[in-house]
Amino acid sequence: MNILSIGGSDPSSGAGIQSDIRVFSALGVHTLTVITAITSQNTSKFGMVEPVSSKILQKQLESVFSDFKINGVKIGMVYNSKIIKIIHQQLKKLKIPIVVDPVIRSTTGGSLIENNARKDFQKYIVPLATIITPNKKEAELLTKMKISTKNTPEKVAKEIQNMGAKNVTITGIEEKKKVSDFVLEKNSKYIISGEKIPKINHGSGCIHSAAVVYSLAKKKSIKESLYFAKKFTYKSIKNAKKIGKGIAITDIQSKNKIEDELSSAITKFIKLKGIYKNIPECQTNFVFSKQRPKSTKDVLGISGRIVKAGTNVLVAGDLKYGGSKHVATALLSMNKKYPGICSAINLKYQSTTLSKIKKSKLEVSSYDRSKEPKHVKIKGSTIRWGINSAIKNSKKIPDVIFHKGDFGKEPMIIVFGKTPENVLEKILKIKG
Ligand SMILES: Cc1ncc(COP(=O)(O)OP(=O)(O)O)c(N)n1
Ligand SMILES: Cc1nc(C(=O)O)sc1CCOP(=O)(O)O
Repeated sequence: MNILSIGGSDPSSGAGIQSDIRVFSALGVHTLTVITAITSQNTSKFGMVEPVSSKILQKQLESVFSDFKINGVKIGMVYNSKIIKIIHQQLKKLKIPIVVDPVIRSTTGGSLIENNARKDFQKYIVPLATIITPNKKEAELLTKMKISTKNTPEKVAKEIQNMGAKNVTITGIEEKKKVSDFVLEKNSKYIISGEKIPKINHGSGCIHSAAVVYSLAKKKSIKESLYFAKKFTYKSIKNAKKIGKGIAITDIQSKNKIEDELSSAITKFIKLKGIYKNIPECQTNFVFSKQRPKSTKDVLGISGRIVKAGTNVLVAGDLKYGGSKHVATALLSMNKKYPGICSAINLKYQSTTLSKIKKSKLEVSSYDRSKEPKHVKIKGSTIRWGINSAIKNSKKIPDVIFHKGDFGKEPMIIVFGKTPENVLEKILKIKG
């Protein structure tokens, strides 16, 4: 599937074309781009805008339309009347979903459209919209109406619909603890309510409109698409990261976030100085589960474990769901009791490590394999029984659980954490 994003370049990648590429890539869709303007902006301030020439705009549009099947279009920053008219000309006959995000001012105060182009925006861009997605401020600027008890969101949305947009959503209408989006479809109106996150961020409007066009291109209804976009945007605001010196940038959860996080932690783990001393005879697995895992198939692990070769430590396989049995089983028992714990690793049991654990502020618990009931042994559920016993022996969430082995069974330490990175932090306190 290909989605075309028409808009401005934002060097911080928080908004504009770069943000759309992040969203569509995370959703597994190819992004085509037509750049209307180059901006200089970051998380603190907005600098200047240089709109592209009519010629290169036209050429970009021709390049994508002559080559690709396009499943949906998102229009963001369009800056001036020349740009607006060229886009209108090229898109007016299209029969695919078009989402218009009427960006007027950035959160950092920059002007994203020339004042004298606003009329042409209404005349040429708004009527292209399958749905237009202004936030409250943008809806007010577009209609010159202040949303109030007299000028209700419905009245303002109707005004925008009268400009030619087929459907309208006005996002970010704040109530006490909620943020609502008002929706006006052709024959219906409704409100989508969501939790308010007290976080100023860069790029949430762009993410919302991109998620809407993605869902419409997947042939979902307007309502389904808006619910999807609301959830997607909520998560990206919740995960917003303060990367620069100013406001936080929304963070898109990639479909492969679990793989990315585990893989990055494994790479760091095997490079830790002297870590070979912590690899047991049976080798090591490092796992990370999906939310609410039901079986080891929901737990990502290394199919061939992390192995010791002299003083080197190597990853001897690929990351696979179901790639770990023992460590994944331990994690499942822990996660059942403490759902926030989604990652674990097994390390060699040695007295030096144990004394470091005891000196650290980590919560440690243990179980005695020799006390394992016969019926547990027969059923082969030793690890589940052991972890549950250790959990019962501990008043707090254990960071570390160990056992001292049994006849023919190697003693073991398992370190647990919320994420692989969290597990790594704990390993740093006890390794060597
Ligand atoms: C190039 C460019 N396009 C759009 C915007 C506006 O992005 P938005 O997500 O509406 O939010 P903020 O800028 O207000 O964070 C932009 N800034 N730059
Ligand atoms: C063989 C073995 N036993 C362990 C225990 O904790 O008892 S940890 C371990 C190594 C890792 O195994 P996997 O790849 O199945 O997770």
